[in-house]
Amino acid sequence: MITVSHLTKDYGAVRAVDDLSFTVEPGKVTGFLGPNGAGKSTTLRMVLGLDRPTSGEALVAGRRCAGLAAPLHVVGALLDADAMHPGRTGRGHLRVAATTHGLPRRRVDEVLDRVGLAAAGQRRIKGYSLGMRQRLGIAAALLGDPEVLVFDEPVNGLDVDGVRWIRDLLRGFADEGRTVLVSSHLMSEMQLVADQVVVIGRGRLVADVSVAEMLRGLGGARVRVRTPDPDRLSVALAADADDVTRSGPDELEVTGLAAPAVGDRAHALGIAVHHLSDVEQSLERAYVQLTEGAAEYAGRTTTITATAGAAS
Ligand SMILES: Nc1ncnc2c1ncn2[C@@H]1O[C@H](COP(=O)(O)OP(=O)(O)OP(=O)(O)O)[C@@H](O)[C@H]1O
Repeated sequence: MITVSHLTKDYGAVRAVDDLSFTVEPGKVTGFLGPNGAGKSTTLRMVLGLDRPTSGEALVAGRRCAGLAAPLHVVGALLDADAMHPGRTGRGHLRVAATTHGLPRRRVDEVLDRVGLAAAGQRRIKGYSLGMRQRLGIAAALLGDPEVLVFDEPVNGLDVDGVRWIRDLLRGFADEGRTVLVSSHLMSEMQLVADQVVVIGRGRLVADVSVAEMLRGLGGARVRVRTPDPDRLSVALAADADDVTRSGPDELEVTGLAAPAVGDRAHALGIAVHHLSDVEQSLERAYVQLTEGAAEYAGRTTTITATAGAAS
């Protein structure tokens, strides 16, 4: 469990994190989302005890990480896969951390094996691909077998196989009952892997909701329809739909009416339909809606968190 309470960080006149409170539960993958500069990395650094809060606190498994003698037993983190000594071998890199934590050498081999680097452990890190460095970073996070894992943008720059591997790994950690917090810009990826999302904007909490709840917040069914007579169809649908918008010269997007209802309505009026499909509800769209709201309600974030089902 991670508990963030009224966490605030000022860099001079810049408030990077502003009275932020949320908890991250075990047994789930929690996505940590926010636009560039929202304060994600600063928050993660404070959670890990690498940066000191101006006020408030962050606890991992009930403890502050700063000053822990053997932090790898409490929390494992992947922050920057490039912050490794390129001249060392993968195994050598892990041995340094294992030694300072009093861990046996066999633990190094266990984690190398878990991340699929057993065969590459003797090679120097400068010869590793980005994907291999990410794997090594994750192996380092796992060394102390911690209950809590924190990953900052773990799929950045990875190919399709690497992304899928990370996804399965994160799910596996959550299924083992660990607490998994993972920051990402990739909404589509978060939709596939996260159970819960914590969204921040300008250092403040925007939402703390389950992915399912966030998608439900988008409202009812959404349908795309193409017709040579969008004006007439738009008028015909407007009475019953929640929203009808023009998404192209001959295209409408309709919210709140299912595809059969849209098709039937067009048929009844003799309006030709050239295409009719469901629009998949995406976390990305829910996120845009939510963060647009955050800008609109800047300074009133408690209103948004309350409607999103979270207390701030
Ligand atoms: N060491 C620092 N000194 C001064 N300002 C900083 C420092 N670190 C972060 N900031 C500022 O704090 C704010 C939050 O930055 P942070 O890196 O935490 O955001 P982020 O959400 O992780 O962004 P990104 O997705 O771009 O990594 C930004 O305005 C940034 O410029």
